[in-house]
Amino acid sequence: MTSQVTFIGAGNMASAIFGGMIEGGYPAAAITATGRDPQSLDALASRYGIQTTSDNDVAVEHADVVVLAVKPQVMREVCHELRDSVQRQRPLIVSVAAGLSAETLDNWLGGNMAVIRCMPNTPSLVGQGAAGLYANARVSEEQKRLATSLLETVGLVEWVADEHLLEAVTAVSGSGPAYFFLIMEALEDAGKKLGLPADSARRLALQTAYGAASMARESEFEPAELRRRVTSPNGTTERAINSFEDDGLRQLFEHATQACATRARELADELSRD
Ligand SMILES: NC(=O)C1=CN([C@@H]2O[C@H](COP(=O)(O)OP(=O)(O)OC[C@H]3O[C@@H](n4cnc5c(N)ncnc54)[C@H](O)[C@@H]3O)[C@@H](O)[C@H]2O)C=CC1
Ligand SMILES: O=C(O)[C@@H]1CCC=N1
Repeated sequence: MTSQVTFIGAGNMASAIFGGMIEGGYPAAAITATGRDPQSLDALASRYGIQTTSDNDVAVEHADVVVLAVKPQVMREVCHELRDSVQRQRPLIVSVAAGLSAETLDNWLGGNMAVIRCMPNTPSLVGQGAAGLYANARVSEEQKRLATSLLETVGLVEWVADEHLLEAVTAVSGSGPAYFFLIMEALEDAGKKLGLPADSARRLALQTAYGAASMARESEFEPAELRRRVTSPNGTTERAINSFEDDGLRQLFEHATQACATRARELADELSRD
């Protein structure tokens, strides 16, 4: 039987996930989403055919799975509001919020809940997401399979055994799309500086990013080998790669991902304080 899935919060991340689920064949009639802005809820209802309401309590009434997809800063208030209804209904809770631990969420929801923490990313909207998942001890194997099958409709699912590893998942894939968008912006700008027309520079940069990612995913060779195969001895790519290495590209990624993981920990500390 199709599980009833309710999204509390219908912003960027929630709509990327339910949009991707529906695109992948999940019945829209089994999806409900709540939010603060009635106009954008109406727009989502007519675009996707999902049910929408601004009443969180009503939305969880018949839910098998409740996806918490509000900003971390409003999560405590939302959990307190939902506490009575989730304690009655006992749905599987899936939180996509950065930082907030399963224990904190469980406490805010009144305790003894099956909680999965998920760190997804926005390419879910086009079925190309990458999500890290962690389950607390109350989550059954069947519930894990359910969460896996729901999220696999929008991309890759990786379970982690240690909750702290979600900080690393956030640093690699949760925030990761932004790094690749930044690289696309930078490559496009660099192409313009070299004289290409703006639209041409954008098309070339985007198609190159897409082509490289598709090739890396499909190839039997690892990215380092694919890179070597582009790099002719004493050729043009070698100059560019040497320039990146000399300018410390790898350290830049190390620093940025450490900063990201640190911020995930800080968020957890800030938000779980009473
Ligand atoms: N945007 C991203 O790339 C990613 C976001 N996340 C997580 O997803 C969560 C949501 O982020 P976004 O979608 O980017 O934010 P957003 O601001 O786009 O969406 C938040 C949604 O929550 C709704 N909302 C606010 N207060 C509410 C309440 N009391 N009851 C019901 N709905 C309420 C808003 O109307 C809006 O629909 C965050 O916790 C974030 O950490 C996780 C991974 C990636
Ligand atoms: O920037 C953020 O805090 C959220 C979590 C991961 C991606 N976006």
